[in-house]
Amino acid sequence: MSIQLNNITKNFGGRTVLNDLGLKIKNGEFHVILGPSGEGKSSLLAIIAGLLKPDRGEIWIGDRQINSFPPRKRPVGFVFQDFALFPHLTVFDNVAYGLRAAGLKSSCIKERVNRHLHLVGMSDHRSKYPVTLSGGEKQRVALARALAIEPEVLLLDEPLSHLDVSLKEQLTDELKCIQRESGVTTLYVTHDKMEAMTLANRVSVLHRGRIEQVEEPDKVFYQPKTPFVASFVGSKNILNVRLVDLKESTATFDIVHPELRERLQIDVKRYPVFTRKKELSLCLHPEKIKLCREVRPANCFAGQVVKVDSRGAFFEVTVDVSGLLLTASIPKAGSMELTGDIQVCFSPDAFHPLCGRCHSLPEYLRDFECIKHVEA
Ligand SMILES: Nc1ncnc2c1ncn2[C@@H]1O[C@H](COP(=O)(O)OP(=O)(O)OP(=O)(O)O)[C@@H](O)[C@H]1O
Repeated sequence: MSIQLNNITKNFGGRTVLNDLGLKIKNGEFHVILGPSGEGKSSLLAIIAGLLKPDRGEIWIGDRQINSFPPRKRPVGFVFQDFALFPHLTVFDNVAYGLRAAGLKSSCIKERVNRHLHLVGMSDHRSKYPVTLSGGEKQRVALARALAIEPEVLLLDEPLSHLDVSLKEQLTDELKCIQRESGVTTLYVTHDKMEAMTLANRVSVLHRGRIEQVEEPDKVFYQPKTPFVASFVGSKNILNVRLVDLKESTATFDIVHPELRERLQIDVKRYPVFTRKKELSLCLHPEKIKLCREVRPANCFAGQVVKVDSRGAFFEVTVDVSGLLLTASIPKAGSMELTGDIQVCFSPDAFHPLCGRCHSLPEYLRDFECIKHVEA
């Protein structure tokens, strides 16, 4: 079933945590909400599950508005951050719990519990108590319990956050397979970018109570739309620029930085939005930067190499350009010596623009206006 959230607003003690939030999740989708700690991710899941009442807004599952449904009548399965298994019940009874509460016949309960324990690879542990299980096993049982009620929607609240790295990787893969097999519409919240990247069909980035970008993981990570999304997903080379000259095909910008006097030239045929904006933020793609010794006429800054990290077939090279750190991704094969003074060069199409106000910027840029804001 699809999920639709309209204008969801939630305040705690005068602080607005969710602010007129809207989101549509497609039937069968694995959707990840990504955001920093304390941004309201768990609150949003609790609102969908009926454990928390929104101050305003509508929750739809398929064609039913479920605001007035009590939690037990909502067609959702919930896996909590700490799994919340009942310690006094065996694995079998934990998974059977919701089915008994729903009044199913014991033959039906047995079949469903066994089927879901098999799905998560826990058939051999059915008689154990939670205290005897590892973190990964508890997570599987919690998942089986949520799926056994055959919910229309599965809600997962950072279910892998307490697990070690290798187990997390293994369970991430398993979770993806289980979701695909069951076909249940899944909403998963996390602050972990790698989980979002690995699991999601689409990712929503939550910031200041609203969704700032909803797209496939590749788009969110490689074409972030706002300065917040860019900095949260770890984009390198976010520049703030001010238009100084506009010709038919090229716009020239100053970089807003206390020490940097260099100018950028950008291909405006490729980015017509630039022609209407005086000030904006943009990303300079690390893989489109070239490092060389000779000075080129445009888009070429003098700097010093300060760090070289090995990243598979590439070096990630950090260059200090008058106090601005730029990161270049340079293929290892045939790379020059990456030390000392160097020229950082890029073509006029090496950028993509960001929109929104630049909250995550240093003090001297606080009042800087970016595309969306200027447009409004
Ligand atoms: N019942 C409550 N009463 C008061 N404040 C609350 C309540 N529940 C949550 N909050 C506050 O709302 C904010 C959002 O909390 P929430 O747990 O939804 O965030 P989150 O994004 O899930 O964080 P995390 O990733 O750390 O779990 C936090 O500042 C939290 O302290």
